[in-house]
Amino acid sequence: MAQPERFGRYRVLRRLGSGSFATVWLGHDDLLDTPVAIKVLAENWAHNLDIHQRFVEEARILRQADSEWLVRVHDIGTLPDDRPYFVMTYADRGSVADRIAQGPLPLDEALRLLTEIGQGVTVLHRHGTIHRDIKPSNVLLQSSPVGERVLVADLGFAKSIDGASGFTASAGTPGYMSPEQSVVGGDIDVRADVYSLGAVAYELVTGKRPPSPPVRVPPSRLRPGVPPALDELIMSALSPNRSDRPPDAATFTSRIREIRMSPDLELATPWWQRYRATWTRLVALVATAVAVLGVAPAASASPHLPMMEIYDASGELHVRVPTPWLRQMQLNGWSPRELGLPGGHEPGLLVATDLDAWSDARQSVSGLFAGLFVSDGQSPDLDRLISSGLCSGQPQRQRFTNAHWDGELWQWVDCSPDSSEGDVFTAAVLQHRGQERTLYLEIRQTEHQPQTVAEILDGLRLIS
Ligand SMILES: Nc1ncnc2c1ncn2[C@@H]1O[C@H](COP(=O)(O)OP(=O)(O)OP(=O)(O)O)[C@@H](O)[C@H]1O
Repeated sequence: MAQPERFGRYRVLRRLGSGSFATVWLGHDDLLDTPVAIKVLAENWAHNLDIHQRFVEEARILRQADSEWLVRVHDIGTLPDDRPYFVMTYADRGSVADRIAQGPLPLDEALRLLTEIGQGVTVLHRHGTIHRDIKPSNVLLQSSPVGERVLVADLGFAKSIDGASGFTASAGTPGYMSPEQSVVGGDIDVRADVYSLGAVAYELVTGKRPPSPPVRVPPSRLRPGVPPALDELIMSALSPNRSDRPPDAATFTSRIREIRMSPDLELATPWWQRYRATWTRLVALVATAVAVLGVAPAASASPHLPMMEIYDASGELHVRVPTPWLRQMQLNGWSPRELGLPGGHEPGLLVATDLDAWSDARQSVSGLFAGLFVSDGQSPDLDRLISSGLCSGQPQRQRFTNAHWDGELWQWVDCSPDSSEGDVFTAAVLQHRGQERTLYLEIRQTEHQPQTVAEILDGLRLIS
């Protein structure tokens, strides 16, 4: 199909892709000055009344459900040749299928995505709708001020719960489709979507689509370290007998949430292991000289970076961070046990210009990690926590005190990978003055900006 200039008042920029029944275009709403995605019924289906109705029904469901976890529909229209189109949120970060194709996902990331997908499907179930085609390519990703958000999309096969039994043509995608969906005329209920959630979970965790039912190989056999509770949940969702599955998306999602918050999770959390790898490679360093950061050499005349306050998933830990570092984030907490400290899952966040680069000591990157732990009033020794071979030379050490925190900073002003120079690595252990909480902080900068470190320290808050 040649690229049209406009659909109604929306200017067409480029084609995003085509599915079985429609083509989706990236457009621009010049009046509201915002990008939009426009889904247009394919010409070859234009005269099929059933498909035509289903297309409009998809737009109606999305409009009525009107949820932050679903693609939102803003407008609907008809082209001069009578084909319908609808205008929806533009998901600028591709789909979960694209994400899986890039390689195995850290477990923490997989569980975050699953929680959000589950929330989207829960909204549909509460709206009285069964999606019937949940799969990674139908889950889109959109940038948001705190990272990204999942948008469940493509309700082309969706059915109202009331009308889902009887003579319904089979619909769905092999691998993700419940056994009952492959029976033409078989009755289905919300547990068909629970099966698909199980299949998506299986793929997110193992990188492999589950085989046809009955699935016999649990995810932990393909990915060691999957917590038993997650294994059990996924296998129960994939039960051929739907009465053995969680009863609906809400139950499935709350179980995923519990697993995500479980203190055992860090044992199987590759993002953290990957992140941790940066400084577990570091060798013990004994610092003798105490220097004052304020007189560190190479103070740069670089322009002041704009800052933005963000907070972790629990809402407790608030940090002001340079906005250019907010390109990628992990806000779901961390495990102090990785540092040999007490505690289970604790508030923590990681932001960086590139998270993969953050976990690779050879790459230059700007970013920040902040993680809380319970300190019983004792501030642990920074020497014990940080062992560094990443940076050559001695760190400058400084006591840090303000109205909220008290502790120690270490800073290496020449901590550059081979390929670059000017990188600065700062670490801190800060005891909260009001609560028995300690913060472990790492800051990596590609150029030395003492002002930025000072502003970050100044903006650290605990909100209980
Ligand atoms: N709101 C959106 N924002 C950005 N891209 C979108 C949006 N909706 C759909 N797309 C993309 O447009 C393409 C076509 O989507 P569509 O929903 O028509 O079909 P599909 O899901 O690829 O296939 P099928 O409907 O046959 O399962 C896909 O690549 C999809 O990722």
